[in-house]
Amino acid sequence: MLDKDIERVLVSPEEIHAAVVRLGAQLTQDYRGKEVVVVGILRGAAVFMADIVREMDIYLDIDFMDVSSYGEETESSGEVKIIKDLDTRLEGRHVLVVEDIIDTGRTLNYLVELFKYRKAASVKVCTLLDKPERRIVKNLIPDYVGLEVPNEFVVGYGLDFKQKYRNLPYIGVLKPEVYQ
Ligand SMILES: O=P(O)(O)OC[C@H]1O[C@H](OP(=O)(O)OP(=O)(O)O)[C@H](O)[C@@H]1O
Ligand SMILES: Nc1nc2[nH]cnc2c(=O)[nH]1
Repeated sequence: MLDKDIERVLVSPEEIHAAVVRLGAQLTQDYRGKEVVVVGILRGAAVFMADIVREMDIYLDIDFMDVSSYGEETESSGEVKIIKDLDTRLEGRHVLVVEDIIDTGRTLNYLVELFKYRKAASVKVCTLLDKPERRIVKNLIPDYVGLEVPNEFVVGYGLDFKQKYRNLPYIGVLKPEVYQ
């Protein structure tokens, strides 16, 4: 039923799965023996977060933060507002931030600085999708990237348009008439 609104599938469920497995193996190797807190950024990262932590074969804590950017519907402004903060103390712990997508880089730039200020032992970023063409914060380079996507607005696997389509099992581009 949701499929009827999709013009093109950009990343299939199989390609997503392969990326998650590859990243999970790398993270397992890099974080073994470290005290790690995996921080998912709501709401978009919820689906990826659920999959990636199950590919990490190590002890870890999970927490979530909900932030929103002031600005237009499809672009963040740079001003980040905390809707729900973490319940976990970060001091001396290795923080892995999990995102669905990095676009301008403003959301993550804010969060990385915040977690450093909270004295995390290290702060690294794992994103399923990266849209490097759109980057405004040029020094925001994710440590772990599933896939690069072109400069198109994508939905599915956690990513929304007006809060819909997060439950699609693939990443796709909407038909133009859906935006009307
Ligand atoms: O790199 P940026 O330009 O800052 O954009 C990336 C942010 O935008 C999306 O979140 P959104 O604000 O749409 O909220 P959501 O996760 O609840 O969908 C995405 O999940 C990132 O958090
Ligand atoms: N749903 C969605 N949210 C975004 N936030 C930044 N870029 C995107 C995108 O392509 N799709």
